[in-house]
Amino acid sequence: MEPVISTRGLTKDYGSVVALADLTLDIGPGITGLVGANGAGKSTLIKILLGLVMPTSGSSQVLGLDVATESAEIRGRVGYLPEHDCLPPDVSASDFVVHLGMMSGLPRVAARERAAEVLRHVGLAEERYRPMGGYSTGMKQRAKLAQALAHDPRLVLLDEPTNGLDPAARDDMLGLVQRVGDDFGISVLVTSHLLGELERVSDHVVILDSGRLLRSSETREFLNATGTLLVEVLGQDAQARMGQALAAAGVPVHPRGGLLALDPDPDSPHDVHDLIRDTALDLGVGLVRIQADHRRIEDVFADG
Ligand SMILES: Nc1ncnc2c1ncn2[C@@H]1O[C@H](COP(=O)(O)OP(=O)(O)OP(=O)(O)O)[C@@H](O)[C@H]1O
Repeated sequence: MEPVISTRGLTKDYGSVVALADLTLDIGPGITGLVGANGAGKSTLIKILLGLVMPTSGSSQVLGLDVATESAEIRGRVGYLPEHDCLPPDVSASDFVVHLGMMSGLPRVAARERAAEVLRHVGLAEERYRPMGGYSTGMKQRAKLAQALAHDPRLVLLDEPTNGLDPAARDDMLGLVQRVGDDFGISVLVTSHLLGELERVSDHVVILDSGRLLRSSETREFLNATGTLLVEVLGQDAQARMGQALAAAGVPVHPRGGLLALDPDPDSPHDVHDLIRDTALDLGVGLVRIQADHRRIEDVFADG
């Protein structure tokens, strides 16, 4: 599949600081998470791809266009959510998104329709006529996402869209990012310094470390099954009674949050799924789910 982003030997020095070091990378369609600690070079890469910052050396292409010579065309086809606050406080989200749509070449009526659609998509339909200065951080991030979508781009570059959000708002934003990719069919490059939060939404993960490529792989390649089963049960004392019964049947089991984590002997001739079901039935306990435990990306890195 043709890459939506490719870089070859991309290097950026700011004086003695090396922000990107000989970065060669291909990113395909879909949702890609770009992860790295603060200062790893994520924002620098995005700004180079948009033609806003010149690289010291190396080359890059976006949607098959050359960043060095076709950056205006690229900006016409790519949406950008900048990391820092960029919203004029006295302007409503509606006026802002309509204005950006028109600047990208949409006629006024089409820009209005598009603005209403994207603001509804990000959950700002009700508040869209209010000045953005009075918005919460979550609403501001959603307005920034809406403006990135104003001109119907093929690719969006989202620089830390969850920055400054509480856990619930973070979840909402990640859900929106996923819908941009899955429902709108727009390719997404989304950055975060939190590895764990991107595994949920991204098909592919790229990890930068001090401007260098540490790893680029399919998200599922990071997530290895452990053999542990997680069981959720319903009812009073159900977890404790279920745990005792399974332990008595010889299955190593311990509570993990609201779940029971089982480590069945892989060589056992008995099917542990049958045992779980039969035990729940005997105890009159409601069985909500049995699922394989997947290691999280962060665990893989914690292991070194
Ligand atoms: N305009 C600039 N002048 C000098 N140094 C810069 C400039 N912009 C970035 N840097 C430096 O380049 C390195 C990479 O910065 P960059 O902003 O790309 O990283 P990042 O991964 O996006 O981190 P963050 O999430 O903190 O923004 C950092 O050491 C940063 O201090």
